[in-house]
Amino acid sequence: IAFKREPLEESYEIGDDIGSGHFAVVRRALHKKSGEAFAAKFIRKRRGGGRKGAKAEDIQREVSILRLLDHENVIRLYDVYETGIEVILILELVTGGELFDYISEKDHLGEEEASAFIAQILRGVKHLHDHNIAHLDLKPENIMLRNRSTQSIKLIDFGLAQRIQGKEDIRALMGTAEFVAPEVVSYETLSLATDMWSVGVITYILLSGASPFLGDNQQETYHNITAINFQFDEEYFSNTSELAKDFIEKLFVKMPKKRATVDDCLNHPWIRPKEPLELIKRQSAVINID
Ligand SMILES: Nc1cc2c(nn1)-c1ccccc1CC2
Repeated sequence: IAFKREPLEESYEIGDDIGSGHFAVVRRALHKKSGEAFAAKFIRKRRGGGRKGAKAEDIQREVSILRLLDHENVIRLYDVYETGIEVILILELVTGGELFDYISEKDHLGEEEASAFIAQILRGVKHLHDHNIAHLDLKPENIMLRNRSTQSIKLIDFGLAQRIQGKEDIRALMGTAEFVAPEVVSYETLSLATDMWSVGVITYILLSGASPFLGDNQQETYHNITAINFQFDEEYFSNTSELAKDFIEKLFVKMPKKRATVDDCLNHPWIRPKEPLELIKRQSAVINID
């Protein structure tokens, strides 16, 4: 896929830094003609045999995956530019900041709010999984709030995302230690289920502010993951519902094939849209009549 070679500055005014990722820096970008604001993600190209910078095939993969996706909970890609040293993705601008910062400010969320966020994340993940795409780096830093007022989120940073066709075996030690599934730690086949483990970790953190498998060092964290060594600390989970704990337990399953899928999660009673109370009252009212 050929990227635009014309100078980016002709069409966009580049503004201040709004984030960063693998070999990438993201800046606000104002489209001169339309006056619309975007996010410009500058990805450093690997040059020669060096180690710095992203491999051309990895950049190509991120672009082709983003071009495939079209969902309100997934960051949109509008255009791609290229220079000698970098590739620039023109992305949808989200201004609510990272979910990570939102949690840090509040320490942890109430179940209603946590469930609403997780439902949004699951809808975005379902869009990826329905296209056989695994994100493979789901964590609060890669979940942006559309804006501060609503719980609308956007999944970002598809730098590690992979198409899971089923034939080729995808194994790679990647992602951020405290969020990766056992199969990542033991270098076994990765799948869509790998993302579902991470959804469990994110849910646990939203509800408690604590990270379920984090140890004092990466070794200890990896051991906790492969041993599924976690507990619902009374200190954080004393007034968390059994439903919420059940939701998390169905994701912290070692065997990827036995782990809850994104559809299982969307149908889980902790997530499924609650029957509006007036509907239940009306039903009970009907029952009382006869
Ligand atoms: N690694 C990252 C990091 C970020 C983004 N993308 N990739 C991003 C995308 C759209 C709007 C804003 C951002 C900032 C953070």
